[in-house]
Amino acid sequence: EINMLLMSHLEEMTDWPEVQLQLGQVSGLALDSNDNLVIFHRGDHRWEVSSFDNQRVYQQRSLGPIQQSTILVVDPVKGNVLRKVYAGKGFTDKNNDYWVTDVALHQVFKLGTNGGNQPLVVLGQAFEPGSDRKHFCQPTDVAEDPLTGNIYVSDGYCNSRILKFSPEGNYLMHWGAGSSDRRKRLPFKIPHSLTFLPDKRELCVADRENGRIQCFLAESGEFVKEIKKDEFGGEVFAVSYAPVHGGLIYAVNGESGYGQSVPLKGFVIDYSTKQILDSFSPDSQEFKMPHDIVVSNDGSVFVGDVATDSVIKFVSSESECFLNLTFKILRPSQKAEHRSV
Ligand SMILES: O=C(N[C@@H](O)C(=O)O)c1ccccc1
Repeated sequence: EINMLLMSHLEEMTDWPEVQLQLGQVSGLALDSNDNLVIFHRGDHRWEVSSFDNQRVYQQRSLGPIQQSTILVVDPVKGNVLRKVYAGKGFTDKNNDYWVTDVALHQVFKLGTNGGNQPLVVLGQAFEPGSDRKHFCQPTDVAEDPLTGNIYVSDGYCNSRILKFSPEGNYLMHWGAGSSDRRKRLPFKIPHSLTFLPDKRELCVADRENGRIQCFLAESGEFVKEIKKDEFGGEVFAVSYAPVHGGLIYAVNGESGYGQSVPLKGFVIDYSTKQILDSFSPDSQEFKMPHDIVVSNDGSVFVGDVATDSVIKFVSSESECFLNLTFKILRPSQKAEHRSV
């Protein structure tokens, strides 16, 4: 019996982008409804240890808002800039509005693409960290349920919870720290990245400092499963989902505060079996702090690295075949009945 695990392998597309992108710290990636790549970066602002005081209050207000356009819409094939918009890590919803997080403001915005400087929805209070229903503490990501339009916020670098809001931004519920339901008071340590699984009606979270991915029912916040691998080395920075082949989870790991314990890589994981099907890293440079990952409909994978101010594209090489041969070795006793003596 031969189980052949035919797996292609992701390789860096070294000549992408064809034109150098002017990027600051790349904090987030998304794909819009035309499968264009959306890059969220910080322009000339850099998040360093001195950017916040011990109460997580932003210390660089004197710098003012980022003046560069912080949202670039980029052609995924060549990498040329199609449009410039502006703000943190986030994603685009089906109408190509942009939901973004801003760690300095402790806020989450829905920005319309159809111009207008006023956000369509604002969550959180400007420059005020907090942990009630109206405050975040350095929110890290947002995700949308495409069916209901409900919004999920991972909160945050200095909170440990996931909040759920209506499309208009009304608080619905939250789980993790401070949840009213003891069973949902899960100990996240920097819920850092979200991805919605539309075919499974689940939300998966990169629980960064716990080095694990946890998935929950979108409706109730009920825990479904955890994916934790030695290969992650204790840190998972970002997670993304592709509803193909029964569901594939893409993730990038990261360095712990104590240095690098394992190689920094991207991973392709079978959602159902939790098996790592492929792992990948760039050839032309090292990952330093891979911070977000997205998968386009054609299977191309983009990783944004916040420490090298870069976005790296990976495409599937010709199918390498990882033969996973399992020959059944029948022991002599099992052959006895056939052996002619
Ligand atoms: O993790 C950090 N940052 C990244 O996630 C990011 O830049 O989004 C960070 C933490 C403490 C101080 C400075 C940076």
